Amino acid sequence: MSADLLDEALARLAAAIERARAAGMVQPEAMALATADAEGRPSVRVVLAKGVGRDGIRFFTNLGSPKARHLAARPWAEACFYWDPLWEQARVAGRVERVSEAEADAYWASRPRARQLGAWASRQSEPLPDRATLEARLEAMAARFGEGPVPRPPFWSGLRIVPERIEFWRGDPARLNERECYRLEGGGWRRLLLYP
Ligand SMILES: Cc1cc2nc3c(=O)[nH]c(=O)nc-3n(C[C@H](O)[C@H](O)[C@H](O)COP(=O)(O)O)c2cc1C
Repeated sequence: MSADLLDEALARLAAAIERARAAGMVQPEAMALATADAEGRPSVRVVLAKGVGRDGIRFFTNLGSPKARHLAARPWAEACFYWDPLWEQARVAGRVERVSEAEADAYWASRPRARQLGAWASRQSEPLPDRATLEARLEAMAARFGEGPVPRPPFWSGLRIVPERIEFWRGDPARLNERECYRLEGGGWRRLLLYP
């Protein structure tokens, strides 16, 4: 089947995010991202989807974080969106790849300076002795970069989930919830309904 089905699924995903925003959600691009460690133990946390394209759903993070280390060792993830005002869910699963350096630089440049400094100051998910330590690190970074541009840290970049499966769920008052799945099979995309 045609790759047009992938475009269709991505367009549905992007449209759902915008419908959820229009319905009042503040961060409809928030998605729960599941990864597994080297022993196969799962962990899940919310990240923000920053761009939905044929080559993947992107998010940006600290490359030393547990999630990034999981993905370096086991490059598969599933992300799940739930839009409460819409009573809809979408899941995207696939292989995870790094975005290009140019793309990471471009997104970094779009971030407010305070967040850039915050990324430098954070040793994401490592134990923090107290808040003052973080504030001192932030001040040290502000002093280090002065008035000039803040370069992207070597430990910060973007990852993209290259979709192999995209599933949409829509709640139904009679519990006959609608589920539609787009999946890559033998090099082609298929669309099928699933029992709720
Ligand atoms: C709404 C929301 C958005 C978030 N967005 C991101 C994000 O885009 N990137 C990120 O690294 N962490 C983000 N976080 C923090 C993560 O949920 C998590 O605490 C952090 O990345 C550490 O995860 P890890 O220890 O599993 O690597 C977000 C949290 C929330 C609640």
